[in-house]
Amino acid sequence: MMQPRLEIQGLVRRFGGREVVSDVSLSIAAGQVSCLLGPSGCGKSTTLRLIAGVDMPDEGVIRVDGQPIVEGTTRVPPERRGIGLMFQDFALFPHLTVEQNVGFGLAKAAPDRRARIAELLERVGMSRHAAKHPHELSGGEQQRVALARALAPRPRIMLMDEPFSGLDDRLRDDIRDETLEVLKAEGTAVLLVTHEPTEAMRMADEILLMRDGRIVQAGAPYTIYNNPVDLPAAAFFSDLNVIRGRVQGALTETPFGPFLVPGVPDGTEVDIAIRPQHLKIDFDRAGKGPLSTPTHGEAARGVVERARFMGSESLVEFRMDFDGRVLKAHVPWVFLPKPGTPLWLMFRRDRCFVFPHQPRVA
Ligand SMILES: Nc1ncnc2c1ncn2[C@@H]1O[C@H](COP(=O)(O)OP(=O)(O)OP(=O)(O)O)[C@@H](O)[C@H]1O
Repeated sequence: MMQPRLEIQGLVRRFGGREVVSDVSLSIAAGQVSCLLGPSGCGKSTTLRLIAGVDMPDEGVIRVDGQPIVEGTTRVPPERRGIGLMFQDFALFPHLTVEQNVGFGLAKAAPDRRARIAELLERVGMSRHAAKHPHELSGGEQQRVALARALAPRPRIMLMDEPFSGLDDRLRDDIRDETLEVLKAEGTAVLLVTHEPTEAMRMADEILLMRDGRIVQAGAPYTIYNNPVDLPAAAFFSDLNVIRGRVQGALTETPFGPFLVPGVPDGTEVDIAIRPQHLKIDFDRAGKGPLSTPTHGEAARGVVERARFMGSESLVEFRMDFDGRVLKAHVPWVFLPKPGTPLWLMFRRDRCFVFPHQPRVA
């Protein structure tokens, strides 16, 4: 296996006795983008600051290309870590031109200085703005310059903290994709912090899901989305429909028929969770629903409470006959049944997640 560019083991940071970063370990290869994803306050920015060297961990090891930058008494100062930073308040130097901003981190006498600046301006599509000042640029253009500036000294690692949150939605998608292209072309190892699942899914080769200072799950976006480690991990990515049941003889009886839950002791309460797009809707036939099938189990009846068109999909909310609770279904494109319409819901057994019930983590 190739040596990781960035490797972290057992990182701990405490503030006033409270552990804000708990035993965080990760590794990122050159050219790989990893996203630290988690709710506000879970310790993402603190982790980034420890790697950047603007804060010191209480425990743990940080290595870059196998060389310790934090280990035992070793503390390599921030400017010698080979790490580029791009934060939300990236502020370009207002009195410098675009070109001068990009060249800021490069030695004046470096022989390839001009070529490097030109190369990066080209790469981020800003060559024709080289002589302008930041106030003459749009937010997106400023962002491109900030990226070029951060990449100019060829950092081995790039740390990005919510770098796109100042941009409006449409622009953000474009800038994200462009940024990704540039970072891949440069072969930098990237650790990006975000609290937005869509941003992580769009950018990351690997998502590191963080909660209460810990990485609770790491994996490719597909894996994290489709094999969440627990209910909060599943709920972080979309609305969830949750049905509670109690296991008896490896089965849980529900209004949608029995669910197989092998290996779970009798009497255990389980949460069966299903994402809204995996609910299947069928019509009411004189008070009867569709026949049960092995893949979808039994149908349960609900009454449409409201339906809304969301653009690429419709969101339909049902009040279920069995317990009066609301379940949410996403249907591709347009499906807008009138409130009060009785319909039947089923869901695919292989698309739902079953977890032992736990009182919600605060
Ligand atoms: N210097 C500090 N002194 C005391 N507590 C701190 C300090 N820095 C951060 N914290 C606390 O550590 C916790 C984690 O903060 P951190 O900024 O890392 O979270 P985050 O996941 O990046 O959140 P956000 O997305 O809101 O920036 C918070 O509860 C914060 O109040």
